Amino acid sequence: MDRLVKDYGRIKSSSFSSNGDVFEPTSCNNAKLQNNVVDSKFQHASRSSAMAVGNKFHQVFQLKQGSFADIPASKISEMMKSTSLDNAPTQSLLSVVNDILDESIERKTGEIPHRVACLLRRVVQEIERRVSTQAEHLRAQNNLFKTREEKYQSRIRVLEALATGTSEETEIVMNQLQQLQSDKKKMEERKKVKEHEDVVRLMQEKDEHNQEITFLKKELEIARQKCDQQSSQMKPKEDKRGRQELEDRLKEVLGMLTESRNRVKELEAFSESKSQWWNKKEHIYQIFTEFQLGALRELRFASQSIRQEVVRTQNSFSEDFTNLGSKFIALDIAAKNYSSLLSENRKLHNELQELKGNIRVYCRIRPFLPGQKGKQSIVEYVGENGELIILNPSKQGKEGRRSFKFNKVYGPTTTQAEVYLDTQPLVQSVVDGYNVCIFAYGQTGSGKTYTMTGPDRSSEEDWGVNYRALNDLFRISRSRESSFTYEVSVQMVEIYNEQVRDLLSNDVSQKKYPSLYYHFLSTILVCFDLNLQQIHVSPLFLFCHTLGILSTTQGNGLTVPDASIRSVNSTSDVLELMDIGLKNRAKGSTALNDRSSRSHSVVSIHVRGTDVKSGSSLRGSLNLVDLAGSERIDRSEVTGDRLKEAQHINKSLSALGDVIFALAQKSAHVPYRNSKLTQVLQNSLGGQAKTLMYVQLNPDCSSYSESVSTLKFAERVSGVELGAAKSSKEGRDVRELMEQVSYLKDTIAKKDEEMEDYKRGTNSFRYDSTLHAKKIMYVG
Ligand SMILES: Nc1ncnc2c1ncn2[C@@H]1O[C@H](COP(=O)(O)OP(=O)(O)OP(=O)(O)O)[C@@H](O)[C@H]1O
Repeated sequence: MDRLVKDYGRIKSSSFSSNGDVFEPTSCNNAKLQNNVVDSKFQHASRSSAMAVGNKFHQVFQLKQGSFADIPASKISEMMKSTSLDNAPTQSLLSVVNDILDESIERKTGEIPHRVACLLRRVVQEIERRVSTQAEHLRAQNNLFKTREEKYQSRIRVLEALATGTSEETEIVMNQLQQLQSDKKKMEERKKVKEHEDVVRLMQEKDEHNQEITFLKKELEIARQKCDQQSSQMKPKEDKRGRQELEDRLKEVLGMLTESRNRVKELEAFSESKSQWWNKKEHIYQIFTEFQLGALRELRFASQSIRQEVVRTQNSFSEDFTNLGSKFIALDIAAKNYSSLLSENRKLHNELQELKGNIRVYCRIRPFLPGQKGKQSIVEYVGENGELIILNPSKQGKEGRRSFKFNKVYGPTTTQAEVYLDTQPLVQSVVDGYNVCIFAYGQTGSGKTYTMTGPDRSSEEDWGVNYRALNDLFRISRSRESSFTYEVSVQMVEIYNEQVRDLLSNDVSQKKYPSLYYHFLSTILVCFDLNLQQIHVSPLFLFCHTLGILSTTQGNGLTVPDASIRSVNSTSDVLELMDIGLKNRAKGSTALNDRSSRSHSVVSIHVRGTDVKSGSSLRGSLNLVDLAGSERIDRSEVTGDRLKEAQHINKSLSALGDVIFALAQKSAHVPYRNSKLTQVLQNSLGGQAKTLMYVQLNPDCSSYSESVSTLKFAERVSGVELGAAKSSKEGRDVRELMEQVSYLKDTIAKKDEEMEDYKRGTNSFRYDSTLHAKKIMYVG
């Protein structure tokens, strides 16, 4: 018996490891799984603490000199305390189980005291707990692996996103990829080390388990032999009971062993599956890395092709630059020739205008106004070549027809733009250094202001000649700014009752107009400097004073030098000033038109161009004249001041006709001094100056005689009539004489009637001032 116990003790001690442990303490295993660094430290600490606790545990069992049955109950309960058991090495716990079983076998009766049995159960429970904790740790490890996998997945996503980015992003991807690769390498190394450690540990554990199993088998064998021996020695009754108990215990221990083996197998299977999983991961990473490398290769290729493209573009750019250089040289030569070409062009343009005639008359027929629907028109025919036939509503057939010929006749539907088109070349002459004068002549309400300015608050489409001409001046001067700088000044003056007035004058002490209608007489002098300054124009409603007129133009080209001068640099500035001028223009109502203008409005635009290279300068001026209404005084039914106004208007219009007529006939003497109007305009009438007159016609039958009078005036000043129509002059004179005869006949008949009335005493003689005025008109 003693020998058996000794043998058993020897075998048992030889199966223990150097530190006496089979299983590491639970906390130590846990730490190992979680972190290698912490693991090693903790392992060391826990090992030393386990050793200490194990020694203490064994010290408790020093009492086992006798047996477990002899240990007092207090000692047993101390041993069963959870702190003692928790810290005890697994191998010590197994040896406790063995010792108790040994004692039980040695005791022959097979009985185990109750407290020892309790201790045995506690120890076995502890072993079970440790095995299950191991399983827990393995699960935790699995979770840890999953977390790492997710982390790598997110990195893969980031890398994928970056892979679709630009080259900079590719660089970032490259860096990340390198980082990933190094991470992966580190991880693989760590994994390998870990796997290796795990495998080694598992192998060790397996070996240990196997040794333990072998040992337990041997123990069992010995126990069985002992049992057999004892049973042969024991009485059959006792023997049977003891054997039964022992077999039960044996089964219990065998069950535990089987369970332990199963767990080992499970652990091995889990380790195997983990290893496969890691292999799969590695494979996926390899594929991903290959894909990334492929993308990198493509990027490198693309970058090379872009580099080649850049080199190609650079070459083509340098070629283009060379070509541009040669073109610039050609352009430079062209620019040098430009000014000579420009002056040549100017000369040709002027020659062309001269060929067309320096005095032109365009006739424009106003349409019927909205309230005049259904009225009969006096216009019978408008020819393309400037022919116009009008009908006398009181005469039938050929007698009632009168034909006229002008440079151009515009029908009632002609637009403002179409009218301006024929005027445009003259505006260009102004920029070329010529003087141009454009008139609008006609009876009140025939559309003079409409043609020259446009309707009130007109849109760009309705703009009259004034606005369009100014617009063109700015446009042309801007197009020439590389070779010429232009300064342009614009005047707007009003001639009323043979007095010239400047509305921008600040002299408020001047005498007022005799009529309330003429409080706001205007003269606007507008100057604009294309290069220098912008003028702010404030609307001034001023009573203006009479300005002096120089008989010869000053050096600056102004005939009214006292007028204020302002500068503008855009069409809008000029428009603003002209608006003010139009508002302030003297107006008086008559029976015919309550907007009737009773003064001549003159907008003078002075252009001074300086050659950028030579410094030589040229001057041109454009006078845009909206004449006062030319209606016959008897129709206006005016007397007193209004009659005086009408006489002044007629006188000045007559003087204008005389001047233009004299110019057209190239007379030696041109009677500029006969009116203020012709004095103001003398600079732009005659010599190289070009004159254009818009003859405005009211198509209404009731205005027939005024229309005929207007057309006759226009025909008189028309260069066309003086040239080609000269042969028909005789016939025309005869016609006029016939008209005068019939007019005188009418007058005589009227006189006869008056005389008869006088004789009868039913009527008194009245001096007919209107008739007298009429006579004056016709004689003029
Ligand atoms: N071509 C045209 N198309 C449409 N309406 C026109 C045309 N010509 C003139 N009118 C209209 O006829 C009316 C009289 O025109 P406007 O005031 O221009 O005549 P005027 O000859 O300047 O008169 P006044 O001598 O009294 O100043 C205005 O209402 C104007 O809008």
